[in-house]
Amino acid sequence: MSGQNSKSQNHQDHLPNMPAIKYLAAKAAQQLDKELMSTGGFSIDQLMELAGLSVAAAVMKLQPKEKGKRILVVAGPGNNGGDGLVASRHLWHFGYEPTVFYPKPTKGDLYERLCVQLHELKIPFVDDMYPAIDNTDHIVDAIFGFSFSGEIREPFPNIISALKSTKTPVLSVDAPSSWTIDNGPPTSGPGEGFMPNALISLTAPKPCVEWFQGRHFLGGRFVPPGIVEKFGLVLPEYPGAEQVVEITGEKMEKL
Ligand SMILES: NC(=O)C1=CN([C@@H]2O[C@H](COP(=O)(O)OP(=O)(O)OC[C@H]3O[C@@H](n4cnc5c(N)ncnc54)[C@H](O)[C@@H]3O)[C@@H](O)[C@H]2O)[C@@H](O)CC1
Ligand SMILES: [K+]
Repeated sequence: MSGQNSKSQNHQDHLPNMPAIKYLAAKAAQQLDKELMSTGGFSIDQLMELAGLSVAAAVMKLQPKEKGKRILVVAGPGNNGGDGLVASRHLWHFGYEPTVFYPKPTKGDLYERLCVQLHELKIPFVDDMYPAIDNTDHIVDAIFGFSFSGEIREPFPNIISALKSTKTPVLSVDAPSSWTIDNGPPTSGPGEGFMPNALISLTAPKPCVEWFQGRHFLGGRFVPPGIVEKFGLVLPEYPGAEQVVEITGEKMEKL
């Protein structure tokens, strides 16, 4: 049971009767990921496909095509980047014009196949943030997710700075890249002051959302009840067949 121990400082507390959504700390998120792929019976491809689909669905809500179809997807070296690659493919099928910046491509069958799929669709890959960042209508930050830690290593410091200073809206996938998953925004370095316009948490919000100001979606609609119960998750209901649900007023608190 949840929602009774309401010492959360979250100011969105105008829905007092709803159970509080629980944050999923970085370590628990990694454990949950493993659990989905062991006892849960999922493969990483399946999870990434659904995660990427929900990212594309969030873009659709934030950036209706009539307001501009150009989406720059910045993909990092891990699975967060993989979500971005999958989202690029779905965005193309939704009628958007994605461009991918993938500065540190990861070797391995999964990532290589995702890139082949994008090349087949003739989705352009660019070698630099510039000038792509000035020629897009929306940016997807799929650089780092729940396994990010420490100082930002090359080539990402300048990329994070560019995301911070652009006037183009940014949607971050799972966490604003460079933020510490459990402790929020950095107080120095390129990520200091980076506040994306929107965030899509995958599976469950991470503790860093406490510092986030902007539109917040939840995606990754694949968690079976046994794992929800085991990890003590409290999640909002997804309407109908939607792949994302917007979190607008629910309380959130630590597990
Ligand atoms: N169960 C889930 O919630 C799922 C999560 N997925 C995604 O997977 C993400 C986690 O993926 P991973 O565990 O691969 O990790 P991440 O994608 O969060 O990042 C790991 C990569 O970033 C690099 N990195 C970490 N810290 C760095 C630093 N300070 N400077 C430079 N590089 C750094 C690592 O070397 C590694 O290549 C989630 O955030 C989510 O986006 C989905 O793909 C599948 C399902
Ligand atoms: K991210």
